[in-house]
Amino acid sequence: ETSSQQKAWKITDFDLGKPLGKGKFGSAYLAREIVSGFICAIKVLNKSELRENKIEKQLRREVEIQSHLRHPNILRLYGYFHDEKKIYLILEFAAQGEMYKILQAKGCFQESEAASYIAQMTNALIYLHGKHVIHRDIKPENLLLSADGRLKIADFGWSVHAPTSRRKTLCGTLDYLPPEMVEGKDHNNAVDLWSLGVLTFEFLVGSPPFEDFSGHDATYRRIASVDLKIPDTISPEAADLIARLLKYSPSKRIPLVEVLNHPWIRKHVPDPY
Ligand SMILES: Nc1ncnc2c1ncn2[C@@H]1O[C@H](COP(=O)(O)OP(=O)(O)OP(=O)(O)O)[C@@H](O)[C@H]1O
Ligand SMILES: O=C(O)c1cc(-c2cccc(F)c2)nc2ccccc12
Ligand SMILES: [Mg+2]
Repeated sequence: ETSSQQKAWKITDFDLGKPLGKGKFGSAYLAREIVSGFICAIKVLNKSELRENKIEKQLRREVEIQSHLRHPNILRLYGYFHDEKKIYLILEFAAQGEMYKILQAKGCFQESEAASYIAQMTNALIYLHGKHVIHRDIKPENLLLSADGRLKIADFGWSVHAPTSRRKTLCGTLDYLPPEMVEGKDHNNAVDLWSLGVLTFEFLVGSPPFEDFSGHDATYRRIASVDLKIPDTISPEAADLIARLLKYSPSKRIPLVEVLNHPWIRKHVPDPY
């Protein structure tokens, strides 16, 4: 094939290694491309399951979006192929696995580690929003960590081109959703700013700010009323950044470039240059 055309891969081009984990619709495996020795992750999905759950369109959108993105903090999708029964996604391998498992094991992160991850997230979101892509599903479950400790945004299953309105019913936790999404209103890339605020809070506290175990309605009410209680165990700078991201009005949320300049980030994350 010419360099511009992607090679037509098949599963026998790869040696499959250990299972990396099972998701809702797919299982991921460590894999090595036999000729080059290149290490990657291969996510295997069943066409029948995709059809049953009516998510072919979402998968095609996820693949279309992720395959065109090139950023150090966004998990690469190198290519995909399918045979009669399965779809295979060739993904960058993130050796340290899921961020939420690391967070769960540690309880919460030190402020310097949390600030480093939030700066990486912010850089990835600046790149994404620059391409008019909003992720809409930022949460620790969708973040992976590479061998050298770099955060990788994965799972573009909910990403879309901005601005948009939601047609699909929400499933899973509401914890990360901004008021405009839980209220079913139109929304734009400011939804990722809200989720960045929720993520910062959860990295430092160990649980999301509007969590309410009595159920979706209680969480919904706490999000819609921005019922935010920031514990005094976290620094005033961190609290200030969280409060500037968790604003009810999307246009009042601190812009991404100002997040990078915020004292809490500047204190912990040296300028790369
Ligand atoms: N590129 C990767 N590198 C390392 N581990 C991975 C990779 N992709 C997936 N995994 C592991 O496999 C698990 C399942 O993969 P994934 O989360 O993509 O499937 P999924 O949960 O069905 O997707 P979704 O979260 O959209 O439902 C992940 O939770 C993660 O632990
Ligand atoms: O049999 C197919 O042609 C097929 C292709 C694809 C597909 C093609 C490109 C990218 C992508 F993400 C998915 N998804 C499917 C889902 C369910 C059933 C069949 C298919
Ligand atoms: Mg997953």
